[in-house]
Amino acid sequence: MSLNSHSRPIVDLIRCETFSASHRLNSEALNAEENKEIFGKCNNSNGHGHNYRWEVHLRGVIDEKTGMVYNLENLKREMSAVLDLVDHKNLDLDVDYFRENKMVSTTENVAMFLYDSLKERMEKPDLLLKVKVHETDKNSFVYKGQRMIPLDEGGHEI
Ligand SMILES: Nc1nc2c(c(=O)[nH]1)N=C([C@H](O)[C@H](O)COP(=O)(O)OP(=O)(O)OP(=O)(O)O)CN2
Ligand SMILES: [Zn+2]
Repeated sequence: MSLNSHSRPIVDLIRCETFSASHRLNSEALNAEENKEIFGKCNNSNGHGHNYRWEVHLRGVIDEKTGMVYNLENLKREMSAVLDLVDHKNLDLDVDYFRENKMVSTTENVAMFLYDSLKERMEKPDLLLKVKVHETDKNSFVYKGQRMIPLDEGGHEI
């Protein structure tokens, strides 16, 4: 194996936390019938809850002095500040982002919210690679901060 003496090892750091939250899948862009048809039991007016599992993946070079990609004490504190926003909350009513923007509390949107909320609190935000949110044992969602600009049929930005 040939190693450039200036090359630095790149390592992924992954931390997991859990939180409990309730929600109801309902879109203001759909009528009651459409909501029922699309979201089924998840549209029931009494709502339901999940024990979400949240994975945070960082990627970076090992710091020569500390031997760390990122100080876990910092990551714990930053993730904890985000968890305070969602743990034991009703996502639709208690979380400003979902309530004010009328966002449907799908786990796709939860993953995006957790990613953005963590990134803006991180000491080195460029190291955030992706978040993964497990809604149930069967369903999980990954967000890497990627976005697509929607185009009309002529290829122009909408
Ligand atoms: N694309 C998405 N679809 C659905 C989401 C979502 O976030 N994104 N969420 C839900 C519900 O919130 C729901 O709670 C999922 O529950 P359920 O269907 O019971 O979960 P499982 O798939 O794990 O269980 P099954 O017993 O296999 O149905 C729905 N859709
Ligand atoms: Zn649900």
